[in-house]
Amino acid sequence: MLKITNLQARVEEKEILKGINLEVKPGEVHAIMGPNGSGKSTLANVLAGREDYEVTGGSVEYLGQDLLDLAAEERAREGIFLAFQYPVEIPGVTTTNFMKTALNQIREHKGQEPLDAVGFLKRMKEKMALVEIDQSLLSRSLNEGFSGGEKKRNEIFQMAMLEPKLALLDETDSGLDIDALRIVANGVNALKNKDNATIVVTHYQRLLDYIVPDFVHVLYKGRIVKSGTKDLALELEERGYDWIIKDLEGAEA
Ligand SMILES: Nc1ncnc2c1ncn2[C@@H]1O[C@H](COP(=O)(O)OP(=O)(O)OP(=O)(O)O)[C@@H](O)[C@H]1O
Repeated sequence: MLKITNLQARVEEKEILKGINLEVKPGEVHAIMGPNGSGKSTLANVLAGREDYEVTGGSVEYLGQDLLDLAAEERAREGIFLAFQYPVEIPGVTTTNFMKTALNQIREHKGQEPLDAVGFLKRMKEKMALVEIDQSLLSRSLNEGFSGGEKKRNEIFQMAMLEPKLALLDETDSGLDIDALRIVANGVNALKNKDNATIVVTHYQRLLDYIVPDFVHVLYKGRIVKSGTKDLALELEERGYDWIIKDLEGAEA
């Protein structure tokens, strides 16, 4: 589904990604962990095609296409979804209208008819139930005045509505209370199937108790320096990152 080879990227003249290699197959969940500032959000943003980031080397193949050739909106239409670390507020646009437009654009791209009002409402209701989100939030301007947790839950609601092939969740767990964490994770798990994949950026192993990853990768200074299974996340929780950094520096020396 996704093959990242030696990906390098910079922002504002600063090299951040220094050669990322990662392969994601359909049905898999990958967790990306790592110290602050190591490039996790940058990786998610580069994959989603955000303009502030300049790719300076490497390649990304997504479902047989050159992902780096596609504009951000084309990537979204091709099934890539990024749940932001800091969801943006869009005054004057309700979540409902935003969803209607986004969903119908994707359907049009697939050659499908737009959903009629009944079909749209049915889907809204089904997905609202999945992430236990209140109707009143969806008729307010997108994210405007939402609490941190409400914004994150709304991100997962949008994801549920759009049913992406590749979901990138950037610290979706930060700012969530215990119940919201479980609900959000249940939402992600309910959407999982053999044809889609998820990349979860997180600092905390507790999210991975709910969304169980097939692989865990540690990003450090713009490179994946260690990969393992869920057990690696447990080890990181216990030991931190120092031992990995020391091993790495030892090997380099
Ligand atoms: N627009 C920008 N201008 C300048 N530097 C930036 C910009 N965006 C990111 N950076 C820098 O790039 C580095 C990587 O940032 P990134 O947000 O990808 O890290 P992260 O691993 O997600 O960190 P965290 O765990 O703290 O969220 C940081 O040093 C950050 O300051």
